[in-house]
Amino acid sequence: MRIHEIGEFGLIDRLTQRLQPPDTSVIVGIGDDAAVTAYAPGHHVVTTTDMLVEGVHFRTDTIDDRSLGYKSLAVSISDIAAMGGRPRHAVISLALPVAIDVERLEALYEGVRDVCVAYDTHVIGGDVVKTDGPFVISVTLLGEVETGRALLRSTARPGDLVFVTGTVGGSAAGLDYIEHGKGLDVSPDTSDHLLRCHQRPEPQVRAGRWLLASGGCTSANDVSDGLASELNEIAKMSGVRLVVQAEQIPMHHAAVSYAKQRGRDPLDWALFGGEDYQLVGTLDPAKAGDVQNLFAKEGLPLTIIGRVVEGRGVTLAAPDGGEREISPKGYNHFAE
Ligand SMILES: Nc1ncnc2c1ncn2[C@@H]1O[C@H](COP(=O)(O)OP(=O)(O)OP(=O)(O)O)[C@@H](O)[C@H]1O
Ligand SMILES: Cc1ncc(C[n+]2csc(CCOP(=O)(O)O)c2C)c(N)n1
Ligand SMILES: [Mg+2]
Ligand SMILES: [Mg+2]
Ligand SMILES: [Mg+2]
Repeated sequence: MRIHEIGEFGLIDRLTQRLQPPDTSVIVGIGDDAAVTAYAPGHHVVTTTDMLVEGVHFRTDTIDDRSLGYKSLAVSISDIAAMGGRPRHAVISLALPVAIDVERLEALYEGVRDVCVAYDTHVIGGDVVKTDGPFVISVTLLGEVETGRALLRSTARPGDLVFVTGTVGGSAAGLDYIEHGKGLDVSPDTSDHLLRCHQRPEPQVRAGRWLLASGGCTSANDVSDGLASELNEIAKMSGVRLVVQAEQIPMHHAAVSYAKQRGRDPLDWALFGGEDYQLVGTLDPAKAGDVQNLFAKEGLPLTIIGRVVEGRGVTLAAPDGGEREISPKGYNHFAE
């Protein structure tokens, strides 16, 4: 069905019908000039916004519409997670080419509902406009964090240990698989994992909450542009140098085995690929053991990959003792 058959308001009705009912934090939800929301006492509001543009962040052959809906919010939930917060309310704006099928947008909103249910988040509004350009999805997400407790990029200190949650490189491996992997003999387990990493990333809200609660996390960032870029952000904003051991960087065996089939180094995907939406940051060395025990007890993977020293920049250390500078190369929208 074409959008002109139901009009702007018909479309909004059809899409918002797919969402979960609001909770008591939504005082005024979808339907009025603006939404009114309540946040828990003793908390600050955490706000983040990101756009996804067809041709830049996705194509119809790289992701299905329902996963795209899921991922559109997941990338913003990840930013709230990196602040140690809880996601609460989302605003979604769509710039729509007139020829786009309503059924595609309905599927997109099923994915939005899936991720909202999984992360206890409510869509409280949005906007729809037509465009002669590409399909654009813009998401603004509001969350909450205990007053004065947000995890920052700017507070790592010499002596701290560097950690990363989960595994990295899987999303870039997944995109490579979609674009180049079809003729290769890849096991279903491997392709399932790689596709999931790229199409259905799971933002690390629980990890962020435990990092905050532990009192041992001295800085955090989420991995959108690649580990190299995110580590450099922490180094720059904290005025320190991070020294990372290459062989400690956690990569899933699916990404490692697929890289071998492609004749690629999986470390390049981990460092420069991006869209992993894991958390990277630093721990107070006196509390790092407790944080590791806590994460083990909660079944949340966390790996120590390096340490913080005086200076500026990021060093990648190899097992043979060799060291090289890792520039903030990664996904950069305006790189040459
Ligand atoms: N057009 C803009 N106007 C004002 N601030 C901006 C603009 N674009 C980005 N920023 C701000 O710059 C900072 C860094 O943004 P950036 O988008 O690099 O971080 P991120 O969202 O964590 O990364 P990514 O977009 O790769 O997921 C954020 O505080 C962001 O709000
Ligand atoms: C079709 C297609 N081509 C390339 C990519 C890879 N990609 C796009 S944006 C980005 C960084 C995160 O975005 P941002 O910095 O805007 O948050 C990455 C790694 C993709 N996902 N789909
Ligand atoms: Mg951003
Ligand atoms: Mg971020
Ligand atoms: Mg980016």
